[in-house]
Amino acid sequence: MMVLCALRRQLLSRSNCGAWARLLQRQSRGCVYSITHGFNQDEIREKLQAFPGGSIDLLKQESGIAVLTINNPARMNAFSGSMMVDLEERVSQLESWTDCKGLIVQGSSGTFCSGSDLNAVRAISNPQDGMKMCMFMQNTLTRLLRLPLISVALVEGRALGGGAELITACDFRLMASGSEIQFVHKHMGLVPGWGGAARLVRIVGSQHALKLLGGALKVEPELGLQIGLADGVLEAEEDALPLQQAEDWLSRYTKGAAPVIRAVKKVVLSGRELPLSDALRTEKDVFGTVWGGPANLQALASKPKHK
Ligand SMILES: CCC(=O)SCCNC(=O)CCNC(=O)[C@H](O)C(C)(C)COP(=O)(O)OP(=O)(O)OC[C@H]1O[C@@H](n2cnc3c(N)ncnc32)[C@H](O)[C@@H]1OP(=O)(O)O
Repeated sequence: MMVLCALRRQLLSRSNCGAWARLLQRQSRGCVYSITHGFNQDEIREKLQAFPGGSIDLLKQESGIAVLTINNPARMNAFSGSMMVDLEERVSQLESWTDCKGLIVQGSSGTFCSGSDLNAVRAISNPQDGMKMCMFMQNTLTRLLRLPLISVALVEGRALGGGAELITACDFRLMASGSEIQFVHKHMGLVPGWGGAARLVRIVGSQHALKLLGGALKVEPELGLQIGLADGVLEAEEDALPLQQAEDWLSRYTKGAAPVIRAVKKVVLSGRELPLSDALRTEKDVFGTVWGGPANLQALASKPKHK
């Protein structure tokens, strides 16, 4: 708190209101690291941009469902530096899209993501740059997970390393038949650094997480379902592509008015992340945004029977 006050004084004394506004905005967006942690987002963005290749594409559909595609097929959708920057920008766009209810995260060309681009990793293998990249990706993936919408990772082919970490930043995971998730970090002399370990423990529990990370185990759909890493398995169908199947699966959670769906995510998120008293207060505040709202009044007028 003292550090924050000192920083506030420093920024205001320099009449640097722009920087202060950006800091506040970043904190309110739910970033883990800010200037107070010695994290300079603009500096690392510039560094990452020096490793180009591929893209992260966002499709915003009228239905309120967005599709985010990891697109670097020549490298099995590995994350180049510029794709990390792209992802941060796409998350910002999703934060601004207030009618969005759902998000599907997929890889292009039938595979999910092979983790960090090893060429970029080799070039920034010094500890300082590694830490900066790690903080940048933790911030982005934390913001992705905290989006007030319901997200699902559609895993086709392979999700390796950072690709496996990315799927833990979605609310749900669907595995296509024949797909594999593998935290290969141990084989690379690493542990997850994009927040994947912390999130994995919350999804599957510490026993399963220890096995998956300690053994760098391959998770196929059956094991995924068994340990709760996968929420569903998509069987190959002649008349429905995996993306369509994922949209159909997600629709049971995203059907209804956007403010209500977004409120659902907010109360679950606060229940998961906040101490009970804070979560209860947040729940009260979120409740206040839907009570007496259009969807609530419409439901009351229709005299529903929940059979
Ligand atoms: C955050 C920590 C991390 O994410 S560390 C990175 C962890 N990921 C890895 O180590 C993945 C290494 N790659 C592999 O194991 C294989 O390439 C996998 C993904 C299984 C695919 O095998 P396979 O189907 O035989 O294809 P392939 O090896 O011929 O690959 C096709 C081209 O893609 C490339 N590629 C693949 N993964 C990456 C990567 N992570 N970074 C950079 N390039 C990658 C391959 O090098 C290959 O390229 P090229 O055709 O030889 O030019």
